[in-house]
Amino acid sequence: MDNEVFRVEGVSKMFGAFQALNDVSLGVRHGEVLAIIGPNGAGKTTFVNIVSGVFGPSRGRVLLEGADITAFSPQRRTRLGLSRTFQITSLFGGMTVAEHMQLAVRGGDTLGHERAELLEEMGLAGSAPRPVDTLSHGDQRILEMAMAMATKPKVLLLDEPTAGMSVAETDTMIRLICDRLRGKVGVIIIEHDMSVVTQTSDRVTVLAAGAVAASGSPEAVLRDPLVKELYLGSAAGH
Ligand SMILES: Nc1ncnc2c1ncn2[C@@H]1O[C@H](COP(=O)(O)OP(=O)(O)OP(=O)(O)O)[C@@H](O)[C@H]1O
Repeated sequence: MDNEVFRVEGVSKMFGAFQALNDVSLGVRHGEVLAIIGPNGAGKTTFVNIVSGVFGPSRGRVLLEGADITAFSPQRRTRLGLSRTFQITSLFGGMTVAEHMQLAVRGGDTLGHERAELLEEMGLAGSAPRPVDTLSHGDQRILEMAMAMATKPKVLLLDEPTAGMSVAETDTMIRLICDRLRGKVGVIIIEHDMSVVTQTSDRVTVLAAGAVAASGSPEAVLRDPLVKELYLGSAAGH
C-alpha cells in the first residue's frame, strides 16, 4: 500500500484455548483515518493492546514504517512515533494542563512554544494553568489527544475518543480529528458511535469474533448486509 505508515500482519491472539484475534491484517496510510468497529467481544481491546504493546500477539507482526516493532515496549513505540489515547481518562488530578503537556514529552520531542501552540489549536490555551480535575470530561479527553500529539506521532491510536462526551464535546472532537489529524498523521480510531465514524474516517474495518469481517469506505461498509446483521440487536452500536 502506498504511503503506508503502520501495519499489522497476520496477528492472532490466544488467551489459553480461546482465540480472541484470528489472523488480522490491516494497514494505515499517512494522513488516513481508519476506524475499527465491531460488536462487543469482537477483539477491539485486544487489538488496541497488541498495537500499543501492552502484550504481544501469539502470532503475527506489528510494523511501524516497515520496521518490526512487535517486541517493543509501549514507551519505545511512543518514541518511534506510535502514540495512543486511552479509553478511560488517565490524567493526574492535581497537576495542571501545562504540566501534563510537559510530562507527555519527557523525551523532549516538542519545544515549549510548540506545546503552547498545540494547546491553542485544541482550544485549551486558557486552561494551561488549571489543574486537570477542574476541566470538563470533554476537555480532559482533548488534553489527552494534545499530549499524544505533542510526541509528534506518525500514527495515533484513539481508543473511543468520544466515550462519555456530550453532543457538543463530541462535535469538537470530530472537528479536531478532521482538522488537526486527518491528512497529517495516520490515525486508527476505535469507535462505537457510527456518526463519529462516518464523519471522521476514510476507511472502516469491521472486526467480528476476532477476524476482519469487512473493510472499505464508511458508506460501503455500513451498507453491507453482513455488517447490518452483526449490529442487529445491538442498539448501542457496539
Ligand atoms: N485476558 C483475557 N483472558 C481471556 N479472555 C479474554 C481476555 N481478554 C479478552 N478476552 C476475550 O476475548 C474476546 C475479545 O475481547 P475484547 O475485549 O478484545 O473485545 P472488544 O471488541 O474490545 O469488546 P468490547 O466492545 O465489549 O470492549 C472476548 O470474548 C473476551 O472475553
